[in-house]
Amino acid sequence: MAQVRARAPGKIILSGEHAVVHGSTAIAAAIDLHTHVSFRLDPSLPPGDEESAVDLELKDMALKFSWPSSKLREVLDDAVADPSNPASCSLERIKSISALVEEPIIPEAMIWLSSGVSAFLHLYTSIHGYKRGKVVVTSDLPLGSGLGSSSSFCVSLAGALLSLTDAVSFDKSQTGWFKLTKAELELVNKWAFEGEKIIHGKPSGIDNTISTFGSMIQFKSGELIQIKSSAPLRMLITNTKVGRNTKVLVAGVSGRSSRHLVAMSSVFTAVDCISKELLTILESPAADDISVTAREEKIEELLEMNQGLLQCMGVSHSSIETVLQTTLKYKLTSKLTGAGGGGCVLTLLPTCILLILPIISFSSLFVIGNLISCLLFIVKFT
Ligand SMILES: Nc1ncnc2c1ncn2[C@@H]1O[C@H](COP(=O)(O)OP(=O)(O)O)[C@@H](O)[C@H]1O
Ligand SMILES: C[C@@](O)(CCOP(=O)(O)O)CC(=O)O
Ligand SMILES: [Mg+2]
Repeated sequence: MAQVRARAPGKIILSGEHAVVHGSTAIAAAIDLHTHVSFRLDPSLPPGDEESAVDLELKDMALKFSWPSSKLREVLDDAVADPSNPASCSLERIKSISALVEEPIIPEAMIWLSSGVSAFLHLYTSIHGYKRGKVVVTSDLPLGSGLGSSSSFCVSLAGALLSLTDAVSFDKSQTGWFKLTKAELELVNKWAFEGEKIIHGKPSGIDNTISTFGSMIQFKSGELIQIKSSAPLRMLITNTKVGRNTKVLVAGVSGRSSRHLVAMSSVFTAVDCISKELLTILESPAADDISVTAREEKIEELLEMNQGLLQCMGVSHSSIETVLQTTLKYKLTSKLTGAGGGGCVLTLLPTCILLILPIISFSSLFVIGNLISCLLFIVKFT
């Protein structure tokens, strides 16, 4: 029997969400909230054995699933598991997996979880076949809120599953945390992308990439470049707690884009320019307090412009607008992050306000928090 634990972070998108699906540049940063996966593999029982099963426990939701290996073999066929070859889930296979997911009966109120459970079954059976094993998942992230819970779920899952195969080479008898090599991380990222496709429909790949490689990245057409901000940026993340689904929102933007091809491609080009300008500002050093303020004002303006274009794409929401208006009263600039339609909003906390924050702003932020019944926390990244 072998056991591993893996974790992968959530993210914020500073600029370029949605447009990145259509080839524009986007900028994302990892945040210190993770999905945690523990995986125990027990191949001692032959996969055809009555006792053999694949178990999944979603601890936060108090949900447990168990699929007998014989049932998986019957429904999904005898396809050979191949960890080193990230396989897309065919239409036929996704139909079979959906039938398996319906059977353990996810409570109606949690039916939105079914795409995550389907992604689990695809990754597990493609990497380990029908070997007996148990996966337990917990997450610090709010699910379906724009902070990339789906990608951190897929990345931590792919990382844990691959760690107990020959595709990942560290000494499995050792204890403690291991870092995967670049090639191994790339393999994790490719598998996670296959999982994201099941959850998102048409992901750009930015979320699984930032969750796999961490730090801050520029991302365009599947290519990432690691970036380093020359000075820290502090963001307030407000969760409107309005639920939404990334797949539906991404499809909505694609629909609008096919109806208004020329207008929408101009919107995507404008977002590309905003991300590139933001990148230049993030990387250019600020020499003194005046240039710090000037830098932050430019960033604020770009965030505001990006938010306007996201409204144009049809992915804002009245709850997001409430946060925008509320923070504006305190001269703070906000934009949605992730797919929008509710979910989380970013607010830049300029250095000058941070100096007086202990005196006046904590009470103000508390008011904002209560006003829209939200979860607030501050992230700092460089
Ligand atoms: N811990 C988890 N366990 C099971 N499924 C998860 C988990 N985290 C995310 N998911 C899947 O991802 C979906 C949310 O993804 P999405 O709509 O992309 O929002 P976001 O990625 O911004 O949180 C959930 O509905 C679920 O299917
Ligand atoms: C809207 C999008 O740009 C980001 C979605 O992020 P999230 O699932 O809302 O955390 C989609 C994508 O890039 O795949
Ligand atoms: Mg997602």
